[in-house]
Amino acid sequence: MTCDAIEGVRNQETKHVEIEPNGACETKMVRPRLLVVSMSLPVTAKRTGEDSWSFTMSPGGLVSALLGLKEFETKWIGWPGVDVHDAVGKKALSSALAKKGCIPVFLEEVCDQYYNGYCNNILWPIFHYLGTPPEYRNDATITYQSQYDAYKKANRIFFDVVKEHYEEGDVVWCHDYHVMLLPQYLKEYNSKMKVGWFLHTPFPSSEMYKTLPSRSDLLRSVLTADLVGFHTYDFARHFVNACMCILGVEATSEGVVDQGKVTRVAVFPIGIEPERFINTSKLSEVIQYMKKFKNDFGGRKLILGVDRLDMIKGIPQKYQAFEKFLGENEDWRGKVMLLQIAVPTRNGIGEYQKIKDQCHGLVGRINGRFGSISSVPIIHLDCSIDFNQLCALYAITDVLLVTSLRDGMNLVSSEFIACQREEKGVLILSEFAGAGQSLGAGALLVNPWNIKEVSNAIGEALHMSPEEKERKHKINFQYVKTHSTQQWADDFMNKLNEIITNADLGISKVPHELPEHDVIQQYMKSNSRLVILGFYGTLTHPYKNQERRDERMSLELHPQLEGRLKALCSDPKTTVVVLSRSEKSILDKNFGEYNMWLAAENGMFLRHTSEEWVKKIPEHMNLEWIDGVKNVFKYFTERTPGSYFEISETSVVWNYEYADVEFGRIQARDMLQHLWAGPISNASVDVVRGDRSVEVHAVGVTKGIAMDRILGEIVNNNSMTTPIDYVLCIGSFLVKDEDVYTFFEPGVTKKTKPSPASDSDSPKKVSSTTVDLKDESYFSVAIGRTHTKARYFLDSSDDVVQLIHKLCLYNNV
Ligand SMILES: O=P(O)(O)OC[C@H]1O[C@H](O[C@H]2O[C@H](CO)[C@@H](O)[C@H](O)[C@H]2O)[C@H](O)[C@@H](O)[C@@H]1O
Ligand SMILES: O=c1ccn([C@@H]2O[C@H](COP(=O)(O)OP(=O)(O)O)[C@@H](O)[C@H]2O)c(=O)[nH]1
Repeated sequence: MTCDAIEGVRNQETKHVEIEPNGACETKMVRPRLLVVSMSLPVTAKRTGEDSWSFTMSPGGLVSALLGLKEFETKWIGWPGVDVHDAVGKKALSSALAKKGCIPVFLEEVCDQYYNGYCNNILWPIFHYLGTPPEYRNDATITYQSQYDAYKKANRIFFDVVKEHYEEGDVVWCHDYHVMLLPQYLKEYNSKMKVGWFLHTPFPSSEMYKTLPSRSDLLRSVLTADLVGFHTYDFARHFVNACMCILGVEATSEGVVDQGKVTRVAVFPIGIEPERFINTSKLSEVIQYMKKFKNDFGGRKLILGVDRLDMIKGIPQKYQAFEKFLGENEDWRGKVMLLQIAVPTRNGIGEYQKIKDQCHGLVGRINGRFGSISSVPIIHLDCSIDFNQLCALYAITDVLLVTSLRDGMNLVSSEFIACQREEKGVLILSEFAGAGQSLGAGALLVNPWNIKEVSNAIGEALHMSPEEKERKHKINFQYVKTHSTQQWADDFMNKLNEIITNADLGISKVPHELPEHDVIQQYMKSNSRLVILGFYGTLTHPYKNQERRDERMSLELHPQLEGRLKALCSDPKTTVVVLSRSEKSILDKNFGEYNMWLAAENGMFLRHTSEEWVKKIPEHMNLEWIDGVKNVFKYFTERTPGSYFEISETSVVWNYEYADVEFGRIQARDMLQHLWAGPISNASVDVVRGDRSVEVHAVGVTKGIAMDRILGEIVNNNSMTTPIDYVLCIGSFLVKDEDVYTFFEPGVTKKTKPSPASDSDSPKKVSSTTVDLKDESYFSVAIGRTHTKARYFLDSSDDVVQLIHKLCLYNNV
């Protein structure tokens, strides 16, 4: 959750003073207007005349959840549940909806192919691990393509409506798998729009997701949003993993980095509006219902199920478990009943008809088997039910049975908990519902596929002592009360605002094109300069991707570098360090002849070229995992033509830039699974998935962390006699190494620690030489990326070599 963000963003609310009619001043907090975009509006429209409409509440958790957004000025954009073809009808519907804060999206002829087709027959089953339905296997290309075209068209229609109603400063919050292309359309139209995307369903493991033909387009679009949210960490992890495997982007602790652009990915478990349920269950009408239902049920214990009649809800599994329970517990027959509210949904899809028939068949069988003239064990209702009746049912329920095979969250569980009164019921909850992570502690968690386990859980719930029920209820009630829909929306919006504010602040500071004139001027003025250079992409041949040949060209030094770099290194006032993740022998081979410092393996080994290598590995570092990782890398290298791996004392890097990159990505994904399952499962390592590489290294091996040790060694070595008053740090570094750019910020005096004797064999002179760096003499430069912590950027190693040349030229070296 993102509670830490809340305070910061509350401060961003604008103060707005209003004069009341009586002259009193009131200060109000004005929040950005919120445009909620979802497939369905909270109400479904029904035409009652040429220009008149009536409305009923749309079913499903998304609607229930978003109705709880009270503290935002919200406009809701979505489909009204009907097709309207005439102008009179559209106008009348639009104005009736406007009074409810809703804006209709008319999907017309694309609706069926879009909603029943691509959304609910392709994305929905894939996202819920059901796979593509069989009918696509016969004429897959035609059906799939036309439905995807409809999806694109529908997303365009949503975009047009948002565009029409968007006002500067609005936040556009896109909901669910129906509008995955919308973030991209919005950002292409206006890159400053604040766009969030939240998925209410599970995001499947990349193994399942990758079966989707349009997998890359959808991911790329979602990544254009400023913030991407999920109900659980599992879903977020699967999403990040899919982005890494399919798009080859880099993952960080905050989200996904694509070409330097960071998309934040975070977890926001949705809640309900607890007060609505608590208060409703106290209403006299509801209490009347409770009495009536209890009477109707004739003193039998009540097991309740409330689900849309959807394959993912596991209703047949629920029936089978109940059948087993009755079969094995004769004494409970006639004393317990299962009431299933099976809310109709997506009737236009064949699979939904089938599940209905299947349920009816099972109910018939079980009722035939265990029913009597006076009662049947299962009441199955194909309808939705009135809210007050629903709350009454929740309140008198002994066991709520949730057997979802997969479920984004499952709000029914929370609603049940909120409605409990004196005698507490028991929640049996599928471990495959997102709610399992939040309410598991106060529930009996089950695997719905294990009929025996569910049947046993029913028995356990029915026999549970009042004290245990009370204890479990208390845990969950506390959670439900404090994790409301409003809280959920606040968290999401606050995080989104925080991201945008930080990005706005960032834009003014980073990165500018390198001011060459200043770099040279300050260089000439200074007396003790430190020049830190990366290797790959900084000093190597600037081949473009498409020019890559079958050999390791990027390992070649830039053709014009040699003389220029030698000149720079020969300047007595300049200390040059090449800081690379490469191992010692590669740096030796390329830079052994220069008068400079070499920091291999991200600073784990250091030497001045006139001296021997010094080991800078912290003593406690555990490196036992290396052999296991090496074996896995070897296996994949043999099976991925063109790939290679480099092994050093603290890291192993597998690189597939010269392999078929698509294949390389697939292999990288499998490789990571092998690694996590085996050699690194218990090791203290960082795994970095680069654009075309996988690197495993000991924790804490970043260039920024190494800088401290490097500086200490250089200073102790006495090669610098005066404080460093100029730093130029240029590299094409991974995101995790960008800490090196901030090492010398904000340009104040740094005192270096003498290196501990255990770090090296060479004797140490304890020196306290300092860095005395003015802000204008510090230049951190990223190559080829504009989203960076560096102050400046350069395009390629050509620019680096040119710059080195000019530094020497103007300085007469
Ligand atoms: O509008 P429908 O196509 O009939 O479907 C109803 C909704 O079903 C899905 O709900 C999900 O959202 C809930 C709240 O986050 C969550 O608890 C549940 O697990 C999900 O299944 C769907 O994601 C919505 O878009 C639909 O409106
Ligand atoms: O007749 C009914 C019974 C229930 N619900 C509501 O439908 C939602 C179901 O949400 P959940 O997250 O459990 O699953 P979803 O249907 O969204 O997959 C809950 O808020 C229920 O109160 C409904 O709209 N009509």
